[in-house]
Amino acid sequence: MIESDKKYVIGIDFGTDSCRALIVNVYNGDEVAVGVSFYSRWKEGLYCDVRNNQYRQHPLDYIESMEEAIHAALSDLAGEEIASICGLCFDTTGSTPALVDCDGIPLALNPAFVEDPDAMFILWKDHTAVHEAKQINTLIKERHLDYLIYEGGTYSSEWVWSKVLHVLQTNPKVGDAAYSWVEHCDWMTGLVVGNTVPEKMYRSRCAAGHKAMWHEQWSLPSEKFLSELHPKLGAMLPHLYTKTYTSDTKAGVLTAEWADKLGLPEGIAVAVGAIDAHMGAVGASITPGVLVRIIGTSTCDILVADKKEIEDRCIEGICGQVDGSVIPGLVGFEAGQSAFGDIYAWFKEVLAWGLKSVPDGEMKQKILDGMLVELTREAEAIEPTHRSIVALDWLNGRRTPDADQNVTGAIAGLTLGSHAPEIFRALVEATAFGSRCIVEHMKEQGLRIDSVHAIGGISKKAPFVMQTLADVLNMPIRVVRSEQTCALGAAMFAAVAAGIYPDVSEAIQYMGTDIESEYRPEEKRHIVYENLYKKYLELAKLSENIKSIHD
Ligand SMILES: Nc1ncnc2c1ncn2[C@@H]1O[C@H](COP(=O)(O)OP(=O)(O)O)[C@@H](O)[C@H]1O
Ligand SMILES: O=C(CO)[C@H](O)[C@H](O)COP(=O)(O)O
Repeated sequence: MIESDKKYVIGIDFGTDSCRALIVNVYNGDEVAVGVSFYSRWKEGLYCDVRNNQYRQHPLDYIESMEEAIHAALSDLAGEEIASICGLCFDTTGSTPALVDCDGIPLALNPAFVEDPDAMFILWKDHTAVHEAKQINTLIKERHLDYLIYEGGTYSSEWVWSKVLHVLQTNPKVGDAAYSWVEHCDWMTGLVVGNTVPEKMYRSRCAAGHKAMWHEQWSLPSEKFLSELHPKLGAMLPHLYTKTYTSDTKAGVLTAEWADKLGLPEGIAVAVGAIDAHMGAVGASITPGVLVRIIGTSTCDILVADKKEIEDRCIEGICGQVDGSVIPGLVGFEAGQSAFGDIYAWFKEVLAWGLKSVPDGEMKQKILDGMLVELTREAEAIEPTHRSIVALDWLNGRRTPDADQNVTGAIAGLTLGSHAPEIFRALVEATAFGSRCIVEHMKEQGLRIDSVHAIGGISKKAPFVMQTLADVLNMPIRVVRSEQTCALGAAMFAAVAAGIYPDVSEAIQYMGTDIESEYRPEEKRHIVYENLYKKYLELAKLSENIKSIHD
């Protein structure tokens, strides 16, 4: 393609903590501007209850951060450059659903529910619906239904039906007011194209297939099944959807109202949204055989494969296989760890407890800010041996293999001589062992993994973690250059929706980023890790047994 004129698209990535808006040149993938905005209510810890695994986000946080991030990005562009923006696409975390009224408005935007966490978006990592996930799994098993064959065999408390059922069962006031539900990625798209009516809005194939048990053979689960779980759940079905859309579809155009609020040109194409990790994989130029790992607070592991290669196989123990969830025309697979960087953040919090009575000030902040860096510096100097401390990374449950949010983490091999950097090193190794479990599980299930690409915050800011991962996996890990790979993937889909490219594979060809660095495994360490990995698996077994004692 010859650059005849400047043309830009905008990818908007809603992560766990912040919204990022990335403006990209459609002809060469140059990332010309970026804006970031942290969710203000979330930052203050509002509507969350960490001890009970409750994580909620207010829709106003999303709207305000979107406006701020886009305006920040646009402030680096000249007027004629802004006028050359021709497409937009969202990616968000998922499953992050909210209950809505008949106009598709999240109930928390209704003055009656403005402070009710159950009326807000229920963040992917909220595990308040563990009981409801169990109910769903039990009913599917009892009725011998097929709903989970493309979902890895287990329905998770991180997914939409568990979360909606939980609110219906525990908060009748919100439940009675609910007409339907939306995923975050679909609501953002519907909002800016002026189509949030639950029955009419465009629903993402990616979110529906991986999180809502949607499959083209049966659409969503039946009204009979849903009603058995809760009458209101069945009553919602007619207000949901039967059709889903891949992100190369144009969901509509930017309305005058939102063009004005966001400072973007009216009428530009808006693509159907998707889950962040899946768009990140596209931004990392995923092809069959390349495992893209999005490594941040948690991990998502994404693969794609040709339909002919998969045929009618159902892969067990992962977070689903969905036709077109990543690249239209290919089958997308998702797996992951429910906590990764969050485990390091937890350890930092544990150590910082001793500072709680110290008044806030420059010195205290310096210690807190430097904690992970200092732990890393000392941990890096420790050589692992077969007698090292071994930890288990299930501090936020287990996503893959075989989702189970009731399992817990563990640390074994502590002595009076164990010090903080040694424990930190064991936690880093535990996250790497958890990753190895996933890679081995995917391979055992017949999925091809020829190489590993890494994106996400940790791949950039934690070389020690990345080296440990390469040593444990005994595979090179290539770090993708873009700082905003999820937003870049969304921008690629925006370019397709705007008609610049016929499909996303061609968009990847012109807009793709390259590899900035590679971590190669060290043979000597890998041998030690082989031994420690076996201990990790033993610890995992023990933890499963302890869980069954508690159950
Ligand atoms: N120096 C560090 N070493 C290891 N982990 C780090 C370091 N700095 C931050 N982290 C971890 O990175 C995670 C944030 O990752 P990031 O990709 O930026 O966020 P998100 O997953 O929300 O997109 C946090 O969980 C934090 O504990
Ligand atoms: O579960 C997910 C996808 O299925 C989440 O979207 C994802 O793990 C969010 O992670 P991050 O905080 O790194 O954006």
